[in-house]
Amino acid sequence: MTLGVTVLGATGSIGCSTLDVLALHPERYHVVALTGFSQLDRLAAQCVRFSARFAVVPDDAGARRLRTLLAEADCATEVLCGEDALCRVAALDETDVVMAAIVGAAGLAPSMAAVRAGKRVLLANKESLVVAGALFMREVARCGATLLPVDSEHNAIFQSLPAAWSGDMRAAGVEKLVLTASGGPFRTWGADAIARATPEAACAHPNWSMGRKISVDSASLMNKGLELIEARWLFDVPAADIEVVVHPQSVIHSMVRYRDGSVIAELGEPDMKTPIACALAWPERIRADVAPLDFMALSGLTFEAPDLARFPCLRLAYQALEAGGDATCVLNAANEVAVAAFLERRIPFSGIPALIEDALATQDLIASGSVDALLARDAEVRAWAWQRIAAC
Ligand SMILES: NC(=O)C1=CN([C@@H]2O[C@H](COP(=O)(O)OP(=O)(O)OC[C@H]3O[C@@H](n4cnc5c(N)ncnc54)[C@H](OP(=O)(O)O)[C@@H]3O)[C@@H](O)[C@H]2O)C=CC1
Ligand SMILES: CC(=O)[C@@H](O)[C@H](O)COP(=O)(O)O
Ligand SMILES: [Mn+2]
Repeated sequence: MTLGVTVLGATGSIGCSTLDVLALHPERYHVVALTGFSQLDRLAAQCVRFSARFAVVPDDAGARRLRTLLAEADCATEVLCGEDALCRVAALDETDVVMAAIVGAAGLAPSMAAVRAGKRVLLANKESLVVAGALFMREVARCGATLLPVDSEHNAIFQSLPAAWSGDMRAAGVEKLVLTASGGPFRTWGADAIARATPEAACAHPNWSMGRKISVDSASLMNKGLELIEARWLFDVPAADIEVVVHPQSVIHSMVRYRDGSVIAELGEPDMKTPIACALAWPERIRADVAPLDFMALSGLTFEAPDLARFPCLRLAYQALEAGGDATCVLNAANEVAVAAFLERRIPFSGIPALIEDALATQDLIASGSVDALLARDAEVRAWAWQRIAAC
């Protein structure tokens, strides 16, 4: 019997890597559903290759186009559309495992649907926890879902913590979680050059090949800010007990400091197929077709403190986590709009932290009590942010 897998965001960087890993293990997994947004040719090819039972696209026009492509390939995949369909394929009876790899807050509702259906959820979509961390983790516990971190740092910490981690640092002898950051493509740049950086430069990550939004987040260090918030909720550890260390080689993917002075880390090549395979099969270990780490080829492992003056986004993430309420939802919405506007060349790179700082200073941070209320908050902040950009 093979396990049924739904891949949310199949056409993206994580989605494609997930399918590469699944293809190595046909005796363990079969694809139930694949979802895409704009890359419909790629989605059609994936449906054919993996004989997907369902495919989901955003709207009717996309569904018509995908059906035509599938008919040409004589492929029987059933095409659905809209957000309800994303939630439906995340919760299907025949789906055992859900890879949550949609980018941004758009991933929250389908990730939550998978959690509420008690699935094994492989979480790449860090924004789910940034927008709705407390509610999300409460639902994981209430619905008996199994949540496995895919984000490389959190997967490394997951592997470095005791197996029966409950969030009780004292009982486990854990002193600190240590998130490593590459520092991004602007690590050595001066503030003026960073302020004028182009989208091409921001998307040229030194170590990882990723989607454009997360690449810009890495360049601004907002990715580390989002990961700080993600770690706070995933591992139930206060922000004060989470350190960020810049490690430009991205060989150590993150670490845990223990009371007795031990530091346990996970190391490897910077290839997301490793954490994806780890989360898919845990506690078993399966092949990921990742090159073995060649210690002799490493020039060295170096470490620096993050520079919060040149990279204010990380400071803003600490500030939002400290503020509580809806502050991290506001931070995320403002960041998503700012990154999109930067990629469209409507604002400079320095406009990203400026917009987020403005959002945190002016928007309502009172806590919303439900996912729907948080998504309404998210929509309000986005509307405000686009108006703010248009007015400049
Ligand atoms: N890439 C990486 O190495 C890592 C990524 N992550 C996280 O994983 C998530 C995915 O990242 P990544 O794969 O790089 O991103 P990509 O941009 O490469 O892929 C995003 C996926 O989401 C789909 N999508 C985009 N917008 C929507 C929407 N509004 N509704 C539904 N689907 C949508 C895209 O469809 P289409 O392409 O068809 O338009 C695509 O399938 C992010 O949350 C990121 O932070 C975490 C760690 C590492
Ligand atoms: C691969 C992964 O998990 C990314 O989040 C990556 O870590 C980005 O690197 P930095 O944000 O450290 O530059
Ligand atoms: Mn990461």
